[in-house]
Amino acid sequence: MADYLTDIVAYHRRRAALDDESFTSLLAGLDAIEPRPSLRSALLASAGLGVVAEFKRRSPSKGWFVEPETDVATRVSAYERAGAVAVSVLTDTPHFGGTLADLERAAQHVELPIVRKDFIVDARELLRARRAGASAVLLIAAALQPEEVASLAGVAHDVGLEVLLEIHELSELELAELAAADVVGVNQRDLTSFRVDTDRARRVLAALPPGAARLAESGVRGPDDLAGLVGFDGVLIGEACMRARDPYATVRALVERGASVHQDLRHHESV
Ligand SMILES: O=C(O)c1ccccc1NCC(=O)[C@H](O)[C@H](O)COP(=O)(O)O
Repeated sequence: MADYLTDIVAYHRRRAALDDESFTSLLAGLDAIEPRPSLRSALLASAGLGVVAEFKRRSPSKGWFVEPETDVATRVSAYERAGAVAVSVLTDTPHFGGTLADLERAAQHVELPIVRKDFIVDARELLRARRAGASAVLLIAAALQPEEVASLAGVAHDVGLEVLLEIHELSELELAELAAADVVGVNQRDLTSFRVDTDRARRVLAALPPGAARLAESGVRGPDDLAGLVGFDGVLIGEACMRARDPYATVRALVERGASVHQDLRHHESV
């Protein structure tokens, strides 16, 4: 029996095979579009553990978090006002209830860097991401062959996108160099079983490459979960932001705790 990730990636490969728009036509005029602010710089400049707040209407593991017609603009604007350093937008429709139009609308309403979070297996999706207003695209190590990581990352960089390379295991870290990743994300959710291991990010932190920004992903339910992620530049939070009745207050509390966990560490180091 196939696992969840294999099923989702197979869907995206089938979709790419049916896509009849050419790379060349999507490339036309792209260099005239102003690049968005950098995700890597925003993470590295953040005073503490920067919060990347996510817009995902549903997930395959948990079902719907909000009504299917929930507007992206209001929510990401609240994330920005609350001090998030970047926004992540899920653009997969069948599994996450998102669209590329959501990302485009988010880009029209916030100044923050925006990550296109999807299961990208085809270079044309990179061009669409850039056109829609993404700063960075997610490449998932477990979903791609090493040569695909290298070639997709090469195209992304050529068109002015940053690469967020997502890993789960230390064995996938060599792909970060291959991709010249701008940000390395450690996803604490096993995408084959959906199980979250809240120690996973901490275990691999010391081995992450020094040049890339370091992002912990998944499984953060609230401010108290941030203490275990000290040492990362940022944390990507989806469900907790989406379930929030008051997204501003929820993200604000996460941002404040994200800043103070680093202050706590500096205090401990100085005594
Ligand atoms: O969210 C899921 O259930 C999921 C299932 C399979 C593949 C990917 C999945 N999510 C994408 C993400 O990586 C998360 O949305 C992101 O890291 C935030 O996670 P969380 O804060 O736990 O919602």
